[in-house]
Amino acid sequence: MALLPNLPDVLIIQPPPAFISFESDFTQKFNILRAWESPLPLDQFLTTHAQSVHALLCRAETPINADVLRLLPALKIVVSASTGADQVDKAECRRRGIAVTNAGNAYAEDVADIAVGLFIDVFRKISAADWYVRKGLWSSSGDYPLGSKIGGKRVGVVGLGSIGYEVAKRLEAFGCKISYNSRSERLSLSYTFYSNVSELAADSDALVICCGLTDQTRHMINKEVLSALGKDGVVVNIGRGAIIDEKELVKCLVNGEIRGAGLDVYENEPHIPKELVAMDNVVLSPHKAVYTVESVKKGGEVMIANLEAFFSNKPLVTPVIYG
Ligand SMILES: O=CC(=O)O
Repeated sequence: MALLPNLPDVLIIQPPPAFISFESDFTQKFNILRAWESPLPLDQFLTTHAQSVHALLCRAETPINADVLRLLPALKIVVSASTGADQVDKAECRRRGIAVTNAGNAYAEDVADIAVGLFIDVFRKISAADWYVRKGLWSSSGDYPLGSKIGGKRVGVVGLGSIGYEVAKRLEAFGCKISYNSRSERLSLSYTFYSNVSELAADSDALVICCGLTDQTRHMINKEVLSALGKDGVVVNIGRGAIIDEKELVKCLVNGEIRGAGLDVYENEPHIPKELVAMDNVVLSPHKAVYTVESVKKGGEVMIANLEAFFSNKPLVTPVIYG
């Protein structure tokens, strides 16, 4: 494809999901270098464009690790399409003075809606009831087992950032009692703060994982936390799969040591442990909680705003690292 001379280059390594209308929105403003369309192997493609690429746009599934960064010596900004920018080697970006931006709050309300949906689904057995009806068990097996009331549930929100706060507001309206664990206490809010996630779990009927994946949060929801949550407890995860020790989660579910789980994210996506797929007290979603027609549009606007700010030397809109 002929390069447009007057538009700044923006590199994309993996194709954006088909539902992102990135063609006209992005291509009017930037010259998109599409690594995935090139016949060259990735490292050769990157080497070819090494001197012209100052900006890279990436999605959550594209690791921007030290090997990729090394091939891009002129890189000055990584624009992540996702809220969590854990796919980017931030330490290396800091060292090189490369700015990193994320999607800011673009998806917060929509992902919170799904967290609440998963929460209600597990306690009230909506998906399980759907299976039951579709399998024709209603007429043959009699009454369906009772679910458990939403109002009055003690909810431990893990990570009270913009997503966690939207989850808390929604579940408060259902009559739930909200507590949370976060990097720091939010003194302006009346929710009870727990600095220790096991103590939060011990005082909760459900944990809703809303934090980002960092060295500190990797496998933070481990055997000890799940045991503290107990056999009536539910885990909802819309953060990142690796925040939970998935092997331990599977064991706890198989052994009936927790009640159930609602999961949008997994440790080794798109692979899901077969035990999870077989259990009707587990509700599964394919890492799509953030996406709605509206949030995708908003996310695109945030990415474009960050790129425009970068190319016109203005302050970035949603910086994670200033560069
Ligand atoms: O998982 C999606 C995101 O972080 O936006």
